[in-house]
Amino acid sequence: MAADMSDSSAISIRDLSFSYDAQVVLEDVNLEVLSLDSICVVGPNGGGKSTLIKLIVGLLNPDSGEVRVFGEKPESARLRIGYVPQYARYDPQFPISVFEVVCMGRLSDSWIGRYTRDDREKVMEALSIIGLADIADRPFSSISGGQRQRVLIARALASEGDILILDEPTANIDHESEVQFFDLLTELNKRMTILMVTHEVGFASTFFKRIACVNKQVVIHPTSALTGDLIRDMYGGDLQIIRHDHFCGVEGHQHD
Ligand SMILES: Nc1ncnc2c1ncn2[C@@H]1O[C@H](COP(=O)(O)OP(=O)(O)OP(=O)(O)O)[C@@H](O)[C@H]1O
Repeated sequence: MAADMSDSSAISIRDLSFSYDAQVVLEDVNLEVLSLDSICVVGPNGGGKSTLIKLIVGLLNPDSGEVRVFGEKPESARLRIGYVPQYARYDPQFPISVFEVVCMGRLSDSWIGRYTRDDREKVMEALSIIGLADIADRPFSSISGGQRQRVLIARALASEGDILILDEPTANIDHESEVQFFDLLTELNKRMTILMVTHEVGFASTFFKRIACVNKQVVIHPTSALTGDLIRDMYGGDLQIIRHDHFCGVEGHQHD
């Protein structure tokens, strides 16, 4: 489905709260993400970033409040979201090729057990975009950590979603691969809304328009509006410094 390129809402979260058993992880969360926005999601360990992402993709349900993705419940909008989880659950010994991993992005509710020619074309297209078409037949277990990460992004691309959500995708890749990775994200952001969890705000903020700070609550800022000191004060010392050398949107930050 093609993305609506106007200022339409891609993700809308209203008065959301979520607990694991008795532990309140997110409370009174409100978040509005517009189509073609790019947001980095930061915050201390255990602050609720991955939980927030799982609520957006419909893997968890809120205790109260609501999540809407293009105006629909997350489970109805699942095919519009490409999701790269924090840990890819692949047994390294499992004999699966790069091509087959990306094919999983074509699974849908109507999948009947084999891939169509269209599926295969979309898979090769996604692998070409991330520059790994030439290793399509290699076993997934035999490629590097950075290549695996890109293959998982190709899987998300093959699903042809309008939103790309990545949970700490650069944790295992070197700086050079990270530069290439952000070039790729810049290209994808022309047609996809991007949300990415990261602990490396310094370099990342050159790409993202806005930053969402998650620590039980969610506060959103233009990336240019924060200083490293402020981040450290609010969220502890586990974040790197944000750069201030590019223009961001008009939404100001909303702390007391
Ligand atoms: N399945 C679960 N059952 C119970 N508690 C959980 C579960 N998953 C996460 N938690 C707890 O919820 C809190 C938020 O976890 P979450 O993974 O969302 O944080 P995070 O901000 O992504 O952390 P990190 O930066 O360490 O990845 C933590 O205290 C965590 O221990």
